[in-house]
Amino acid sequence: MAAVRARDLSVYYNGRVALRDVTFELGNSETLLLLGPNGAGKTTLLRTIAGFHREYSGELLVFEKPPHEARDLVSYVPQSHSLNESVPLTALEVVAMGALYKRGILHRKIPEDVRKSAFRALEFVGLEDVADKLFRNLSGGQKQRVLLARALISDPKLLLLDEPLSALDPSARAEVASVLREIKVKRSIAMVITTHDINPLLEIGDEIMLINRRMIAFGKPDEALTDEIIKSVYGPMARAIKVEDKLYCITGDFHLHLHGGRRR
Ligand SMILES: Nc1ncnc2c1ncn2[C@@H]1O[C@H](COP(=O)(O)OP(=O)(O)OP(=O)(O)O)[C@@H](O)[C@H]1O
Repeated sequence: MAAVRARDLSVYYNGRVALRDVTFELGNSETLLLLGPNGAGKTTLLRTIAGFHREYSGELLVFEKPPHEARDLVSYVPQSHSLNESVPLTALEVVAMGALYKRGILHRKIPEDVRKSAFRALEFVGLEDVADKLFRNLSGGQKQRVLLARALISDPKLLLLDEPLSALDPSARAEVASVLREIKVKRSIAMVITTHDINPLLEIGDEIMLINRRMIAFGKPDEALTDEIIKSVYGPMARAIKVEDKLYCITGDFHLHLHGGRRR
């Protein structure tokens, strides 16, 4: 069963098309890296798959159901987290919220089973030591890992991540990318990840999609990141260069670096 299946999908805001011609299928343990310039429609596509935005035409199925009926199987981590940091929540409490929201209740005291699951989720992202620290006092990389733990606690089959590496310094990016690799290897769930910085994520990308208000390309990295395609999205100065067995994509504002010879 495919995690996501889209055919001739177009997405609208108030009747105006924001994204069109999206056709792809994502297997249930595959990772899709979603690329495109600012305003291309990446967040729009992610929120539509999550079932939050329902103004679309064409076919869109998540585990063979309309997205809003598959929400229990999906966790979505938005680009900038919406936690109110003036509320003094610990890292463990933030993770526990992921389970309590799904149960539709917010307890004053966290039930013991949820506390244990939250701790295990924090262990998974390597942050059990900060379980009792205040979320707002954590570093940017730690916060992002806590949010990944919160997304994982409900045992989703599809994880949707909007720019999980943005606004992080290079070492924090590497930490978060390493957790994403762990998720891929150990959880074998489907993931859709939007990113401006593809370098740290290339290893886990089974499929690449380039969009710019419409789908430009979808396929294995070697197929989707060609010189012609990169130029059509990022302009004539952008290039894909192959040096020995490695592909480099230069897009002006950032570089894509693809390790060759690692495909299945
Ligand atoms: N709530 C909304 N109402 C109307 N138009 C919107 C809304 N959200 C996004 N759009 C429009 O849809 C288009 C795609 O926006 P979207 O945020 O999905 O792009 P993006 O690729 O995620 O951009 P960025 O990389 O800057 O985050 C843009 O033209 C944007 O202005």
